[in-house]
Amino acid sequence: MATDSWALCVDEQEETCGTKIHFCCVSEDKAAQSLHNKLIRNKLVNNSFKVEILQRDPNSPLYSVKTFEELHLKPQLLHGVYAMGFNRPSKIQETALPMMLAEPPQNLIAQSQSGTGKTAAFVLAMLSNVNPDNKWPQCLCISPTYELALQTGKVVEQMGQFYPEVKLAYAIRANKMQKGSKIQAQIVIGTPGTVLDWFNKLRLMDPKMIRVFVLDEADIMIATSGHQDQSLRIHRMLPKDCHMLLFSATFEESVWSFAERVVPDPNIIRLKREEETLDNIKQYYIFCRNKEDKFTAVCNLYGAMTIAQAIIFCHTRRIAAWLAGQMSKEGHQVALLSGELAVEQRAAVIERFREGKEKVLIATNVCSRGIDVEQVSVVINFDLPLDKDGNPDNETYLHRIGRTGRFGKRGLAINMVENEHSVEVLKAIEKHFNKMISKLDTDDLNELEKIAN
Ligand SMILES: Nc1ncnc2c1ncn2[C@@H]1O[C@H](COP(=O)(O)OP(=O)(O)OP(=O)(O)O)[C@@H](O)[C@H]1O
Repeated sequence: MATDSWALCVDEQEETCGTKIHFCCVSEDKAAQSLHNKLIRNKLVNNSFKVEILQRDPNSPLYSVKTFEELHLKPQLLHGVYAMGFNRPSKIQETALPMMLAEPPQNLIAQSQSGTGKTAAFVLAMLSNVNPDNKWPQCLCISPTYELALQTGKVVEQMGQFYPEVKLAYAIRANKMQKGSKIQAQIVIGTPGTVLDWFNKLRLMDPKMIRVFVLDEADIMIATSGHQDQSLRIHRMLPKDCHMLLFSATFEESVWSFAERVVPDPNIIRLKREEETLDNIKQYYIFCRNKEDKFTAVCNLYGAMTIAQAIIFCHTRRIAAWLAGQMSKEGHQVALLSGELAVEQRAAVIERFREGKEKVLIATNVCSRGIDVEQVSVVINFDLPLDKDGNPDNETYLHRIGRTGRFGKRGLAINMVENEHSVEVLKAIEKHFNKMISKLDTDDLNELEKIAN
């Protein structure tokens, strides 16, 4: 039985399978999603971005750097940055780092999608701002879950590998501490509840000595019950002149009002991803009678053209597992991204697929968010994406097959429709994007092959 909420969603999907409408799960676990993103990513996301900067004082000059040298980092830290393989600052780091390292430091609210270099940026700011001679916590970073806290800690350890005088402590439940002992580490990373305990109940550290406060993953933090209040309580205990930094992958109204309460007089940086479009995508549909028929159509496609790598989206775990079995029997190397897998296992499946160890990735929708589809030019919608009410889910459709339109990268999307409802869904998607979805014609196969490889 699935234990995490993400996997439970897929189970729910399973149960609704066979009813007239297949429901698509929306209540995915944000923290698990974020962890998943971190685990599968080992480099910056490869998109183009537009940067929006709102300065607290619009008259002060805006510095942005193109190299890490320009930041005048401590040599040990510069060494650490290069040892991590970073050659130059990422887009968000170009402006965020000079603000965070300025004298006096400037408060910052930064929003950009996962994988754009936020964690690396604030870790560098924390490491730059501690005094290793002082044996008490000076920088505090709070994260929504202990797994996320550990991931941030790993970055501190890597970046600070040549700065061993700086120590790190994890304020997480598993780290049992005796009342009255004193934390000597200069950097503390933890979850809000345990941080509060360390301040109040156990008195392991003094909030008034904190000089840099980082609130990471603010959107997940406020979506987690109790964390918003706890974060605000921590915030109230800190010195008024504490340097406040808040990061978030998304920025809906609730995050914004929370951010304004936590970060006074902020500079704001937002990185907007270049819009995905369907401009370079050839979209087709194939009409089938049932899932067996769809499977035959997939086999026919593979028989008629060479497909380097494809992702096939199914609506339920049951169909995905069935299709994976059928395709394996046909001799395909198939990876299955299924809801019952733990986050780490999902990350491993995606990583193997990325490395080309499997040629076909079959995924249900709930498992697919972390997949960087840009590397794969063929996407097959074995089932069309539906929202929880069974209506066409245009956003997911775009997410599955969209491209950011750079380098003229082309893509191929093949949609399987099997009944009146799915034909209606297809028509609605076609209308929404105002882009034709043509019936697949075998005459097109030569052209398709060029796109697919
Ligand atoms: N300047 C850089 N040059 C090259 N790689 C970088 C740079 N900054 C960060 N990275 C790498 O890019 C990946 C994403 O960075 P980071 O984790 O800091 O992003 P993020 O925005 O915090 O995303 P997430 O919230 O998912 O962790 C990591 O593997 C990190 O090591």
